[in-house]
Amino acid sequence: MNASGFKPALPGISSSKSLGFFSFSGGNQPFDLKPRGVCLIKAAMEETRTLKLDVNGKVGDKLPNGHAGKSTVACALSHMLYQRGNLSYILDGDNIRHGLNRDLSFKTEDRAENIRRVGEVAKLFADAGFICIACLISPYRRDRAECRAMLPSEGFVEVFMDVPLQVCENRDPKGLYKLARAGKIKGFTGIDDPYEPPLDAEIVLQCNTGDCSTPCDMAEKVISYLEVKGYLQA
Ligand SMILES: Nc1ncnc2c1ncn2[C@@H]1O[C@H](COP(=O)(O)OS(=O)(=O)O)[C@@H](OP(=O)(O)O)[C@H]1O
Ligand SMILES: Nc1ncnc2c1ncn2[C@@H]1O[C@H](COP(=O)(O)OP(=O)(O)O)[C@@H](O)[C@H]1O
Repeated sequence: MNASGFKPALPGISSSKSLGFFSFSGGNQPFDLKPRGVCLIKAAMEETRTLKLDVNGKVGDKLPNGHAGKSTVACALSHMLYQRGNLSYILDGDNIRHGLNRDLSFKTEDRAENIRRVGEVAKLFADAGFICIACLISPYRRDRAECRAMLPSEGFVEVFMDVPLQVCENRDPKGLYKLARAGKIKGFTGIDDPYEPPLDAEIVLQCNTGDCSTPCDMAEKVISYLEVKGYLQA
């Protein structure tokens, strides 16, 4: 039980990322990586959930096509967890900012509130027995520390996606870096807003220019960590 008296049944997982993106080296992925839209992610999440919850349904050995994009690693991780019999749910900042957090901007205080709310929702999911995968930039150490403190000891696993700005900028699927560079978006993380890399992340997923693990390899690394630490049911 933590300070707020809340006792989740399963640990929550938070994923922070350096600048929000990571590199995909292409090739032998078990699913198509296509540009993500909110609806695609939502559909993918619903499809995954259906697979998880439909005891009579057949579970394929591939992730559903047509999702990918934003939390590519999160989707791969969620699928791998499912294959191991663990329920998970992805809380994706990009999506949540269209609903629950649509009133929030990217000002420092609103980013803090964004993360706080996601942490609270993650607690609820965790209490329902889900492993919650939160995909946020969450650029400030203080906000991440507060989110960690919300969850019981060892209930928060921070995954740092250590990706050079250049790699992020080269991807730029939504053209936001370009707009930020042109001064058309102010306060853009990595351009004119800070990112504070974690000092104590449980997991670091590194991606260098021209040398980046595949999303599945990254997700495997998270799975290995969770297995070793005893988070996953047999
Ligand atoms: N000013 C600014 N700074 C950073 N990011 C911006 C900004 N404006 C819009 N976006 C898009 O919003 C996505 C990040 O949302 P998050 O909720 O994860 O951000 S935060 O945790 O509150 O910092 C992020 O999407 P992803 O890259 O898919 O994560 C950005 O594309
Ligand atoms: N491992 C990866 N390496 C390179 N590109 C990737 C990788 N994963 C996703 N992408 C592509 O990069 C862009 C951003 O990926 P995404 O998963 O949406 O990142 P984020 O959730 O951090 O915004 C998308 O166009 C996606 O197709």
